[in-house]
Amino acid sequence: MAIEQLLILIKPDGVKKSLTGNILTKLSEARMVIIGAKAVKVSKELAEQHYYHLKDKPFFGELVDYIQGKVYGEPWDRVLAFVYQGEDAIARMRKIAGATNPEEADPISIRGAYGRITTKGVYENVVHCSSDPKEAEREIKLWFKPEEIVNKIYPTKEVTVTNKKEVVWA
Ligand SMILES: Nc1ncnc2c1ncn2[C@@H]1O[C@H](COP(=O)(O)OP(=O)(O)OP(=O)(O)O)[C@@H](O)[C@H]1O
Repeated sequence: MAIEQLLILIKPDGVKKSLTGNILTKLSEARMVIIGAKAVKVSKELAEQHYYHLKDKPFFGELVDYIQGKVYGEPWDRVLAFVYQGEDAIARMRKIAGATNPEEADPISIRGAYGRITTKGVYENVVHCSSDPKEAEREIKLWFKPEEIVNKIYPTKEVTVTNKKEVVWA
């Protein structure tokens, strides 16, 4: 079986409900290795790019607000982003995550156990899980810089950037 990488997000509802530990414990059953991890305040642009395939859906606006954690506000308006790697990683992690609709998800899965449908009809399903290797590569490159991932998983190139301001520790 192929070694795959995928993006996992603990969405703002998972962060607010203090489910990070439970989710990571459940995901660890698949025996994958974490090769990237960080907390992210999601910009509107990043949210729209991540969910570009749903831009024509009636719930798109609510979905973008949801992944940005707008309904929760400070300090819950963030996601925890992880890159996992392992054999057959995508199918195995998606099984543990459960079906997109939390009402239809296996009750033992993360979404079945912790997800809900809001009164506005948004599936608050606690985690995001890449759906296939192509989509995983697109998402990993969208959320992470090469130096934020400890393994070399995709080709990189060196570029010289001039006149670029950078924030460093004072
Ligand atoms: N019919 C729907 N009604 C409301 N929200 C939905 C609906 N379908 C999807 N969503 C929301 O949009 C997100 C992305 O949907 P997508 O179809 O890409 O499913 P997914 O790949 O299982 O989910 P994710 O991308 O978050 O892992 C879902 O996780 C959910 O939060």
